[in-house]
Amino acid sequence: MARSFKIKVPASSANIGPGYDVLGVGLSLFLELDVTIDNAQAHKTNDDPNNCKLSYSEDSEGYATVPLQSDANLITRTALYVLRCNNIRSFPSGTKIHIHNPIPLGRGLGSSGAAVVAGVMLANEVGKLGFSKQRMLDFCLMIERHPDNITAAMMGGFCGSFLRDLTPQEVERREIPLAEVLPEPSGGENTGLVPPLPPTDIGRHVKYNWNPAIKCIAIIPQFELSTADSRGVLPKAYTTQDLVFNLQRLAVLTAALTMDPPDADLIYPAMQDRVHQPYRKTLIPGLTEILSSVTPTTHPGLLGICLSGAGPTILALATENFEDIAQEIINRFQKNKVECSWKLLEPAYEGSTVENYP
Ligand SMILES: Nc1ncnc2c1ncn2[C@@H]1O[C@H](COP(=O)(O)OP(=O)(O)O)[C@@H](O)[C@H]1O
Ligand SMILES: N[C@@H](CCOP(=O)(O)O)C(=O)O
Repeated sequence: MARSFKIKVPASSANIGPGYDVLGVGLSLFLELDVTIDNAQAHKTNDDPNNCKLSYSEDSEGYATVPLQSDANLITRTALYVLRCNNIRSFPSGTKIHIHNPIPLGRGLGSSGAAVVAGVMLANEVGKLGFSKQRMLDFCLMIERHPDNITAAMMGGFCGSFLRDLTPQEVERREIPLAEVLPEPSGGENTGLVPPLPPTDIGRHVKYNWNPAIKCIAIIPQFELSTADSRGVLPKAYTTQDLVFNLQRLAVLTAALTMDPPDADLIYPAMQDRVHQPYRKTLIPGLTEILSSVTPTTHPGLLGICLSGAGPTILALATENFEDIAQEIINRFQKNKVECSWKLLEPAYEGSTVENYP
């Protein structure tokens, strides 16, 4: 019998100022997978080595560039990794997946985190694996090895997360190179080996409250910055002064974003950062000046501003005056010859979901 279901995974903004690799908020912009499994249609999926026919809607981000072969596409490659860890070599025959992706790629809005979460959820459904979200996080964290986007995308809302200390044996299982976790695209060497199951509870998290009056303005430059490149410019060590600067703000910010009414005099300084933004300015034209171009005094309604994830998107938190705030930042980017679009978003409280169709 044929089966159809939809997987929805939110975009996310990670770091939120001082919370590098710790904080993340799921955002109301959803990667959607419409999945059908129909054995009677198996002949239509035969040209893929893993029984899976992939397509993207024409208005999807990355429509022209994302690979459609199941062992090359990040979503299905992730799903194949999870299936193979569980002794299932490929998708059920007759699997078709139609994807709608409004999350811009390589902009700091968690497109890869959403793709990885979607892939793990896809495997959980097609392989009937019955994993909890907490266990699915372990598989996600074998691929995207910082927990902030993944946790917000999977669990939803405003999350704080950390990676627990692993035993030496667990470290061995977790630190295997990515190339050995994700299956090689065909043409590459496919060893047929079963990858090791990830250690359990790698990632731990809490969900904070969020004052619903606080909206998220994303100002999105029209150039891509890969997260890997943006992590590459960060130093290996920090001064105590800079670490304490961030820790103090992190502790205050998580509570400040729950207060009603929100206090811009508290949130704005609590969103300052000395761990990642000062180094990433080399990759984002005008970043330092752009981040200081709007303040609660120049733009009432603004609460705080920071780089979203690894950038180049800017996240501004505000209760009103959204268009003016966005326009000011767009103008500043334009002076640096960077065009932008912007979106008004809010937290996606629910996180990723699966909806079965009758
Ligand atoms: N929906 C998707 N389908 C396929 N691949 C995706 C999708 N979303 C993201 N990716 C992959 O992830 C890459 C972007 O990841 P990354 O550099 O971490 O940026 P981001 O900040 O958007 O997560 C894309 O270039 C693409 O290879
Ligand atoms: N903490 C990470 C977050 C990366 O987020 P993305 O949305 O850019 O993938 C980092 O800052 O590197």
